[in-house]
Amino acid sequence: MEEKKKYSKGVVEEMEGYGGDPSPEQGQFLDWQDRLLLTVYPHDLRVPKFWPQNPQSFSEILENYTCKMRMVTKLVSKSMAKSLHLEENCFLEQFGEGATLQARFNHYPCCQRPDIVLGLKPHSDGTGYTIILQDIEGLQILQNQQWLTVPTVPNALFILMGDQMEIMTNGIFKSPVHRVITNKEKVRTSIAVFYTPEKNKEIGPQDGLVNEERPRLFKHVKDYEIIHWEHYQRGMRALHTAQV
Ligand SMILES: O=C(O)CCC(=O)C(=O)O
Ligand SMILES: [Fe+2]
Repeated sequence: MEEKKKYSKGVVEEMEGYGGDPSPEQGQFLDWQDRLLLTVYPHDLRVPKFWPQNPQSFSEILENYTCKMRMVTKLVSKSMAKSLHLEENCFLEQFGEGATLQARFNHYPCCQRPDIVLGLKPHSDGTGYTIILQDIEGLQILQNQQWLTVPTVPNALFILMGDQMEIMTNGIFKSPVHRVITNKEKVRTSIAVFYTPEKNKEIGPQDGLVNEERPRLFKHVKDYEIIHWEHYQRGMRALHTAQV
């Protein structure tokens, strides 16, 4: 506990560091989880005081993981563009060279009342997309008013679309509402890496995806994750703020 405290976020509104998400509004439930959030890329946006010194290998392993995640974002962004018959670099260009990667380490302790307590409340991500590594099941996606459990596949990454990818694809790729349920017997750990367009960079529906059959659904937006965060704290979605 003493070790964890060293990396605690300061004020409630602060995102980075160790501690729970804020729950400032009345009627909002606390999530049954502990988390550490760190900006890992670009390097000049890192806040070293939040990086744990113990275990010693932590920084080196995270550095390695960051390099791998950068490779994954290049591959995934190009593959998505190709799947939509677009020029392969078009999404990478929208994200920008300085697109950020933030790693969120989620720890969900056992919970005696999984019937009434959630590990993470329903939300969509404000990212471009999120790359998730999970040890046991617990993550659920809402589809047609039903919660579907994301299966665990050993060593597999799960790519979850965020609101900004829904905007860039003009609504073709959906950013799903998801949540994490709790478990009586098993502790759960996940690492979610948030891939978000460069600060101050405008993004919007890709040219080739707006036409007569598919009218423009979204405006151009900048730093969308800020408005997303304000809504998230109140248990609300922010995507409507980007609609035309
Ligand atoms: O723990 C998970 O699998 C998902 C975490 C998540 O949705 C998030 O950190 O935004
Ligand atoms: Fe999420």
